[in-house]
Amino acid sequence: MKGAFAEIPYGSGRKGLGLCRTGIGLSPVLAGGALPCWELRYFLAIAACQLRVFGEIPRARNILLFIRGRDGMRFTGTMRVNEKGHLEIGGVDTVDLAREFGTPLYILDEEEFRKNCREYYQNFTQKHPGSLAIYAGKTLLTTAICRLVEEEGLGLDVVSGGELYTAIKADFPLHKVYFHGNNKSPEEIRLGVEAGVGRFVVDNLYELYLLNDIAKSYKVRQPILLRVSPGIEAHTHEYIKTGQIDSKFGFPIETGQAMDAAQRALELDGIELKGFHCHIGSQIFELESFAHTVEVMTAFMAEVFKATGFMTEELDLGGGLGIYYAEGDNPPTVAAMAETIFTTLESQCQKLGLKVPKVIVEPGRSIAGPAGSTLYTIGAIKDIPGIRTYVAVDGGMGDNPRPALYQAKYEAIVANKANDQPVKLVSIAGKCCESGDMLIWDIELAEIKPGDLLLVSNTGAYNYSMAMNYNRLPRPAMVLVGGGKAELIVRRETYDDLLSHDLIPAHLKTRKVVTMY
Ligand SMILES: Cc1ncc(COP(=O)(O)O)c(C=O)c1O
Ligand SMILES: N[C@@H](CCCC[NH3+])C(=O)O
Repeated sequence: MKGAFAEIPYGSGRKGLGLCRTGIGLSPVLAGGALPCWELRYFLAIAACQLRVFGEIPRARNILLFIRGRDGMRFTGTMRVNEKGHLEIGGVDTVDLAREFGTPLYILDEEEFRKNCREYYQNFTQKHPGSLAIYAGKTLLTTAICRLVEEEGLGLDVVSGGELYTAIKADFPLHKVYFHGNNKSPEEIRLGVEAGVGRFVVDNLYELYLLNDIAKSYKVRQPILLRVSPGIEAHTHEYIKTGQIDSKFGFPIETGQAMDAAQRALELDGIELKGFHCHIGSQIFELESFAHTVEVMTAFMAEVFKATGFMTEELDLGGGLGIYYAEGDNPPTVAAMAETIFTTLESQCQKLGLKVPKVIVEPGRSIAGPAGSTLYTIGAIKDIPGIRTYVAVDGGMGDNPRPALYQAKYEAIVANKANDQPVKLVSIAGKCCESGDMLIWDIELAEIKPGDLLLVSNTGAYNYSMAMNYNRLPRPAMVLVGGGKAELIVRRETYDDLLSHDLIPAHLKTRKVVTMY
C-alpha cells in the first residue's frame, strides 16, 4: 500500500479510530453518516490532502465523501415507508409496482404533480388575475399529463409539432397553448394556426414572415410574443442557459435586433404583437436572476414604447425555477419567486411609466421533477477492491440521459429495504454500452443483492421526455399513482415497437448465400 493512509472501509459497521495496515497514521473506520466532531473532520481533510499529493485520488475522494457524510434519499411528495419496510408512493407499494408493471418504471405521483401546479396557479393566476402559468411540455408530456395540467388551470407551452399534436389529441384548450421553438417548420406553423393556438412565441425573422404569410392565407391575425434574449447569464449548467447574447434563442436586446423585430412585427397584418418573452435558463436558485430579468425586460419595454408607442400587454418570463436533486440544492419557493417578480415588476413599471403587463411563466422542472421517480432492478454488482463498487441497474442513460449530459446528481434508495441503514458506498451504473452511462457516482446504500429494487428520486423532469432507444433498449412504462391505485399512462415499449419503423429494401428481401473468399 502506497501513501500515508489506508482506505476507509465503508460499510464495515465499526465506529472509532484504528491503525492502518502500513502503521503510518491513523485510519478512521467510522461507517456512514457525517462525522460528529470537527477535530476529526480537520484530521481527515489533511489526510485527504496528503493522499492527493501522493496521487491516491480515489482514496482521497473516499475520505472527502466520508467527511461530508450522506443522509440517504430525501423523500418527496407522498413517499413513505410502509410496515413491510417497502417504499410507498401514492399509497402504492413500489415492490407491487415492480411486480405488476416491471422495471425500469417511471412513477408519477399525481398528488405531488397537482400540488406543484397549484402552487403556480395560486401564486400567479389567483393572486394576480390575468397572469398565467403555462406548464412547459418539454419537461414531461403525455395525453394524461395534458389532462392534469388542464384540470389544475394551467396553460401549456409546446415546442414542436409533436407536443402540439399531443395537446390537440388530449383536447387541451388550445387558446391556452403557447407555441415555442427556434425553427418551426411551415407544417408546424400551419398546424398551430389551424389549431388556433393562443400565442406563437416568435424566435427569429424567418419565422416572423413565414407566420405572417401563413396566418394571412388562413385569413387570421395570429397573436404573438417576440422572444428576446435579455443578455443575462444565469448561474446554471452551460447547456441549460438560454438568456445570454450568444444564444440560438431569440432576438438579442443589446444588438438592437429585438427592437428591430418589434418594429417589423408592428407593421405586419397577419400577426398581432402582444408582448415579449424571455427565458434565462433552467435549474435556477437565485431569485435575483428573476428580478434582474424583469429589470432588463421592463427597460426594453420602455424603449419600445418610446420608439413605437406600443405598450406591452404581456410579459412572458419563461420557466427556470430549480428543484432539489441532491445535497446542496436549496431552491426558493414558488411563492418567493412570484413575490420577487411582481414586486420588481410593479416598481419598475411605475418608475418607467408603463402599464403593468400580464405576466406569464412557464414552469416545467419545478412541477414535474419532484413528482417523478424511476424504479429499477439491481443486477450485476462488481466490486473493484480499493477502487469502487459498481451496481448495475436495468436502465440508465436511455431513460435518464441527464447525468451523462449535464453531470446531473440524483439520490436513490433501496426501495424494498427502505428502512435499512446505508452501509455501503457504491456507484450506480446503467446498462448501455457507454462508460459515461453512470446514474449516480458515490452513494451510500443499504446492503444490496441482485434482484433488489432501486428507486431514483426527482426524475420527473427531462427524463421520459429525453429518453432514447440507444442500444435498442425499449423505453420504460409510466404509471400514475395516487390514492392507493396505480394506472398506466405510458405503456412499455416492446421489441416489436423497436422494429416497427424498420424496412427491408426489395433487393435485401431474399437472403443470399454468403460466399467466403
Ligand atoms: C422557453 C422555455 N420555457 C420554459 C422552460 C422550462 O424551464 P424549467 O423546466 O426550468 O422550468 C424552458 C426550459 O428550460 C424553456 O426553454
Ligand atoms: N433538458 C435540460 C433543461 C433544458 C430545458 C430546455 N430549455 C435538463 O434536463 O436539465
